[in-house]
Amino acid sequence: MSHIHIAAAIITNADQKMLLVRKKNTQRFMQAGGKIEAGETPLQALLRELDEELQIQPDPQQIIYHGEFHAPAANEPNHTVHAHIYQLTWHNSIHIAAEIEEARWEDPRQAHLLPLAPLTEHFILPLLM
Ligand SMILES: Nc1nc2c([nH]c(=O)n2[C@@H]2O[C@H](COP(=O)(O)OP(=O)(O)OP(=O)(O)O)[C@@H](O)[C@H]2O)c(=O)[nH]1
Repeated sequence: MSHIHIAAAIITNADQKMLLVRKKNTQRFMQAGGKIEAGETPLQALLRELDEELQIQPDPQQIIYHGEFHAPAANEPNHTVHAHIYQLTWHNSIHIAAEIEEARWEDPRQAHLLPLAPLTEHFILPLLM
């Protein structure tokens, strides 16, 4: 079993909705974020990915760290994702990059109706209930 190390974010807006993204050519919705590159801290990786994927630059001082969670990877068979999970609120607009097929603000109580990455289904949604 191989491991994928990522940093990802629970992003909520003023309506208490959470941002879920679906990447190009994939089915499941998940948290914005991505792989931690060599030499990066998890927080640096998160800030880079949020800038790349959503063109947002949140204040690091306003970002909460929840810890590291492990789950089956959504898109890579026989891989486990090791995810550093952060949380922030974002009240401004987002501009999704080409690698994101769809981004939606979703009520956490309704999110289970979507096809979700295991990490989001089993760890993120319970954090928000
Ligand atoms: N970003 C993100 N990835 C997740 C989550 N849950 C989960 O299983 N993953 C898995 O982790 C993988 C991370 O790959 P990625 O494609 O987001 O990473 P990246 O932006 O650095 O892309 P890259 O492939 O160009 O290096 C996803 O393909 C997916 O299978 C999640 O909530 N957020």
